[in-house]
Amino acid sequence: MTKFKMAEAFQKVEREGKKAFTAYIMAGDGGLHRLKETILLLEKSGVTVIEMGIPFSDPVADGPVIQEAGKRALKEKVTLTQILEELASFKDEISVPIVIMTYANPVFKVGADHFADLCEKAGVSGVIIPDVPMEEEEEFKEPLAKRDIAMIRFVTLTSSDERIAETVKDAEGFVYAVTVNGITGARAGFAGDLSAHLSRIAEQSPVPVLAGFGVSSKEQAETLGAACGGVIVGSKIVQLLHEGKGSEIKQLIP
Ligand SMILES: O=P(O)(O)OC[C@@H](O)[C@@H](O)c1c[nH]c2ccccc12
Repeated sequence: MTKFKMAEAFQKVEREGKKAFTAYIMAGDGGLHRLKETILLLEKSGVTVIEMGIPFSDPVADGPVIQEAGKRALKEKVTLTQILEELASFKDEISVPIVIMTYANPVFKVGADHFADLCEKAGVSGVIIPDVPMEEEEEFKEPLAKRDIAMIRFVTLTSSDERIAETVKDAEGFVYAVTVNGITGARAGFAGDLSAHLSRIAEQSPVPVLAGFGVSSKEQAETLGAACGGVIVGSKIVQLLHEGKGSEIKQLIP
């Protein structure tokens, strides 16, 4: 599918006067056999991009809801390779772009080049590796770039202006703007100057800036999305899917 497919999806929402909505799921939660139906449900619900998490034993940035989902998925004994092979088996039946979110360790285990190969065969558009800072991204990025797969970068609330400028300069796919200090999971509210922070980043970025961490309602998605390219929702979606309430996901999309 490549990063161009993701760019097209962003252009489409823009043409429609809407904002991007990225849904995070934990692959293997509920069993790997459920992956396809979950992706199709999200596609039907109208999400722009799916961020697919790979279960990992030491998920440092994950909040409690995502951690629990990761534990459930690990119990199913699914591996990075199995997940990407499963995705490859039905990639022609889905049209929503997929971004893989994994930590550095599982990638090292299979090798960065082989990982990129598996991603290509699975039709993946982008990759997020939150424990790899920009300074160390090259060995992951190079094999992905050869296959037109984007390596997504983060900016945080504590990033300096210089850091933000450097991060967005040649950013690929989208920029992940972290909206809170800490781990993933629902929050009651955000800093008062968050929207200003997001628009400042969005003004400089050649690719959409998506706000994520703590977004769990349509209202929050609307408010934050108004300041940038859209939002990423994780814990709320993982929770709804786990509770068998996947049909409510469409109500989160502005
Ligand atoms: O769950 P939240 O608060 O809606 O945030 C999205 C987040 O879960 C998802 O993007 C994600 C899951 N694990 C991560 C690790 C690092 C960065 C981001 C993530």
